[in-house]
Amino acid sequence: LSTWSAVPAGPPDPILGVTEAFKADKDPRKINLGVGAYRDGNGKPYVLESVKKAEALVDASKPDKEYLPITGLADFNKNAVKLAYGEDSAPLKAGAIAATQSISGTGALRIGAAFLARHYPHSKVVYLPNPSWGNHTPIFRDSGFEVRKYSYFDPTTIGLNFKALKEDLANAPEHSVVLLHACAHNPTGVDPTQEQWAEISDICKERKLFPFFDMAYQGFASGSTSRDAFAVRYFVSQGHQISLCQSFAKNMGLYGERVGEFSLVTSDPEEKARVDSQLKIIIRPMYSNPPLHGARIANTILSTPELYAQWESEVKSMADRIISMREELYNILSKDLKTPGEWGHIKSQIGMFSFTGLKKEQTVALAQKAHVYMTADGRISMAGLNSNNIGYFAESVDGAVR
Ligand SMILES: Cc1[nH+]cc(COP(=O)(O)O)c(CN[C@@H](CCC(=O)O)C(=O)O)c1O
Repeated sequence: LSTWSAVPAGPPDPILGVTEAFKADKDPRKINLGVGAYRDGNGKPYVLESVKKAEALVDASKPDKEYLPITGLADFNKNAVKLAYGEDSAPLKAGAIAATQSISGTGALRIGAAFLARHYPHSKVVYLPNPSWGNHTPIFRDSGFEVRKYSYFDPTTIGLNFKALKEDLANAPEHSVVLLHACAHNPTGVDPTQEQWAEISDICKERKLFPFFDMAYQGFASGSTSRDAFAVRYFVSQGHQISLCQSFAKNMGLYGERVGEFSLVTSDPEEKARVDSQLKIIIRPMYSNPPLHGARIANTILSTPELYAQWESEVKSMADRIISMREELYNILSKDLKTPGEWGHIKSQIGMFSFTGLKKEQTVALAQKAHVYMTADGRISMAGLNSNNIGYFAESVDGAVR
């Protein structure tokens, strides 16, 4: 009897499994709208010009391959935190933000969940928005948290169920951890307004909730890195000691380089030093220290003014291309094809994804009959659309809903 005879076959990942099915499809019309990875107007993965220039500078410096410290490239940590919190952030100026490089956004979430599981002095309950990014649940569950949900999406309005959201947070036990998508909510593309963020901040204060931000799309939502960081900076300005997960996968197109940052606002430099020491104790047995290359590229962009400026304009052009795809898809469905149903949400949603409202069986039919791939919840990565395939996609959706 084999040692592993009791190991069951597990299900494919709801998001990354879509790419596998897409790759297996041989039909030339196939379209992959599953994974949230930017594609250019020709449907190709896009390496930013600023990234190419930064990489050339890194290579030209002939760097060695020595281990990074456990918390990664120190200058990257400094610059990533400055990008998120802003130069005039009070805890930043006070030297009170504990921070570590992470293996992209997922790694930041895992470090954060593990740190809180060990050091958060209250019950280990986390509230995720309903729905949320599929990987949030296993990350927190595998870190020892009880995972609960707070209302977020309203299927009837295909928008934010703000009333229910406020009720759920107001009824959450004191000191619960609340995961907040800082911008470009995944999978719905529905974000609170700045006024609504202010109300959420007040409830978190009243209930002593711990704000755990996931900012995987800074710059990618609105095209402005500062506007997309509004919620994070507002909460910090209101005195919340937040934790923050950053990803440079999408806004710098560094997907496979795995570049991210985890940070946590403390009360002063002495407390930051204690927290940093415990972050190292968690990371060392997890993966010891992070990869060099991506962090060097990202830091070169963040610390070289002309590259930073070029990067910001490239992020804006990616965001703008997605916004133009939203408008075009809305026009084809509502004006040209007059597809049954309401499609305004395709335009009003923000960031990489559109929550189409298509039902699971319709997404299956679209994959099998039209070779159009998306996640089973009807989420599409808008970046997968371009002028060559948007017409075929819209006709396929029209066929699926009639
Ligand atoms: C909200 C959110 N948080 C964290 C991450 C982690 O990304 P990374 O920095 O690469 O570890 C992602 C990626 N989610 C998109 C990419 C594929 C994936 O699921 O992973 C997605 O939802 O398609 C998110 O959408």
